[in-house]
Amino acid sequence: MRSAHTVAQVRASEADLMRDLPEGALMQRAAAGLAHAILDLLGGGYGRRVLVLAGVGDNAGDALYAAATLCRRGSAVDVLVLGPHTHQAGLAALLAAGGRLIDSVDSVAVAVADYDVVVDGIVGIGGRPGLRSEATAALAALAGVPVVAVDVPSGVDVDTGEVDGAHVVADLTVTFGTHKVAHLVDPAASACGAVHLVDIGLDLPVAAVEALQPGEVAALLPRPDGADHKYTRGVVGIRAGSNTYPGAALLCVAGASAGVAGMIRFVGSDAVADRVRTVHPEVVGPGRVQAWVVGPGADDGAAGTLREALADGVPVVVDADALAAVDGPLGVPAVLTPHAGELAAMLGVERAQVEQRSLHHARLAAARFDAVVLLKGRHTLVARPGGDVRVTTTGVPWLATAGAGDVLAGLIGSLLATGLSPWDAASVGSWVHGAAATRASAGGPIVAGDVAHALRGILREIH
Ligand SMILES: NC(=O)C1=CN([C@@H]2O[C@H](COP(=O)(O)OP(=O)(O)OC[C@H]3O[C@@H](n4cnc5c(N)ncnc54)[C@H](OP(=O)(O)O)[C@@H]3O)[C@@H](O)[C@H]2O)[C@@H](O)CC1
Ligand SMILES: [K+]
Repeated sequence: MRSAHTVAQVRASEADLMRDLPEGALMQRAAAGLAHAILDLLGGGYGRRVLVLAGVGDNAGDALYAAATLCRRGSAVDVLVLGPHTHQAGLAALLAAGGRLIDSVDSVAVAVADYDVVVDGIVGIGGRPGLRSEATAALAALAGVPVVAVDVPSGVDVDTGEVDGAHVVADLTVTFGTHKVAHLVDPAASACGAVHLVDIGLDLPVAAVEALQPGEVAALLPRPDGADHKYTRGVVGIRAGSNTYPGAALLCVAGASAGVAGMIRFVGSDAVADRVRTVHPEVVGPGRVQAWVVGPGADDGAAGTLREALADGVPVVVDADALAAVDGPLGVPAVLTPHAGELAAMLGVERAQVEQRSLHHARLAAARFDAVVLLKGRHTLVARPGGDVRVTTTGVPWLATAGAGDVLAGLIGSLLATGLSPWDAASVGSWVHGAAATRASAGGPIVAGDVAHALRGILREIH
């Protein structure tokens, strides 16, 4: 599991650990890991030019001690102090190793573009969102030079992933002890670049934000045994598509056809059902199900379709057009799968507010609707009542394509039908969907059907 802890949790664990360690030991561990990561990025230290941006706190201490190591490995290191002072012992170590203080980026004799890397030690977990003007000016002058952020890109809100004003955009973020929320939740996560975790020995509590890894997905995926038959494996019912949008029915059924459930029932107009069975001959008609998927391409019949599904009292996935019919708890275990615009409409706020504060709004909706809320995005969030959140880190930008959500709803419904909880079904489904998109894309464009086709291959490998 990739766990993201809050600043308060990190501070408490650090205090526990420091009771048994000599002063400064954790910073030395952090700085050693940071120096290795930078050397790795640069392919070595000799002859490289490095600029450290140093703020006033321990984040600068990490950067300065790491930079001293780079000096000893043959790098030429400049340091620009942003603020009234900086970490004194770290600065002394760097200067003793041969680093140079500079007054401003403009005063450097060499061209700014000659720097191989900028090390952002402006602020870490003690920082407030936003950057001060001297930091913004320095970063603007350094545009184009690769940036390694120490712990977090300075200026982002560490505990929420929100950004408010200027912030560093890093190519690599080297963090310590554990991931922070900002490494997983957008928009801050998209400012981190690659994230490298350095173990410094913290003993941490359970995290409220986490990201499933392949091993956990494999452990959660249902697996039939010899005693199973199609009904015991779970039957998923699909109420999707309409005469206006028949394709949504096909894609939703394609997602449900990944093979995790034992059978698929389709309920819709005869014309749409005929088209579904032409492509998926194994799909049968109305009857008992263990979970419903309602909403993709449902057009204006969505509210009625949702009512019919809820009457069965089984878990439900509510997607697309049916989301507008949700105005409170549904009375059954539920997964709601909005994108930012749909969630904004459900909560009566602007889309931009949801995009800027995605974690807050996903949690708010999970509490208000007493359901698991899957908020789609580059890093999809899956929130459950109580505040726990799983972040999906699989997927590619090409996945933002029409019909991909229909495939996802069908897949999650089939996982629900096997007996997975809404929380596990949504987060596992989202992970597999993203992995299938990455596989299908192979770096190029995809359509929703490609994602559906790739699902079984991912499931085969992950088992
Ligand atoms: N905890 C751990 O386990 C370990 C932590 N370690 C490291 O320590 C880091 C945390 O260090 P920290 O606590 O000294 O805070 P840090 O972020 O450097 O500076 C905060 C200071 O900056 C200021 N300031 C605030 N906002 C600002 C802004 N937007 N722009 C500019 N300035 C701003 C503000 O001071 P003020 O200006 O208000 O006087 C505030 O006091 C952590 O991220 C990690 O790198 C590792 O070494 C080992 C293990
Ligand atoms: K930083």
